[in-house]
Amino acid sequence: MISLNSVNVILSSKEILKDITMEVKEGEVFSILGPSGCGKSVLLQNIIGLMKPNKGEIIIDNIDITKCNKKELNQIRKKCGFLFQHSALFDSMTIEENLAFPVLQHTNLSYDIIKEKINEKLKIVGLNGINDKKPSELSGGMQKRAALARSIILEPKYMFYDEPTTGLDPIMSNVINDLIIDLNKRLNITSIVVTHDMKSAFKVSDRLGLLYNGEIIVQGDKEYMKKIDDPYFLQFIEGETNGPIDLNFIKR
Ligand SMILES: Nc1ncnc2c1ncn2[C@@H]1O[C@H](COP(=O)(O)OP(=O)(O)OP(=O)(O)O)[C@@H](O)[C@H]1O
Repeated sequence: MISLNSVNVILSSKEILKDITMEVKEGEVFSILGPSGCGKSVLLQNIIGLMKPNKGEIIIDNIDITKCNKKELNQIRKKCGFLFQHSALFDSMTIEENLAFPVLQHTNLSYDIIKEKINEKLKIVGLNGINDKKPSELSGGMQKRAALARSIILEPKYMFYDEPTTGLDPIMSNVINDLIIDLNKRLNITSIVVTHDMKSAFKVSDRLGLLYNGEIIVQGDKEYMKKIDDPYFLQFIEGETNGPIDLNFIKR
């Protein structure tokens, strides 16, 4: 389980995250939605321990990571997989070498076992047989799937996705969405997805939270969120407004 209790983050004297409280249950996919600049990346960086909040608790696997030292944080990170917007594969390495890299770094497994793992993960993302290709020989969508295979190579208990569908065409976005759902079901991975892609968020998530100006202004399960059938809500999500947003939809 991942839970945040009253998390506050101040950067350059500005309060970027305000009193964030949320909970992601075991095996659940939780999406954090919100327009550009609302604090999604800062929130994710705090959850994965790249930043420390000024106040509050961030509990992963029953451990408050805000109180962890580097070594303890590394132990928790071993249980986590990350797919970032620009999770670049190493260009000079083949796909197999890319996938082997984290396993060689973190385990003493024999190469036969590592190879088995690589082939298994490539199969999951529908890329079996591309072991010897270089990233430059793959399409953008295939690179994303290869990066996803690499991020699950150590069989994480938790997955963090930062804008997983950004820059992909609708068909490839759907492939990634289906993979997020499949991984969640097949491997029971507890996942957090940070995105401004509402369609994708509604497809992959069990629950969603809307971040606006550093605050989670509404959160709930998919059915509850779907009922917020309000033009302001859509404006908010799609970022189609420049002026202040009427947040009355939350109170209705
Ligand atoms: N290191 C930093 N120092 C000061 N301010 C920062 C820092 N990082 C982010 N911010 C500010 O925090 C706010 C939230 O930024 P953040 O990158 O989290 O937004 P976002 O929701 O991820 O946006 P986008 O979808 O465009 O990536 C912005 O106003 C940004 O300028």
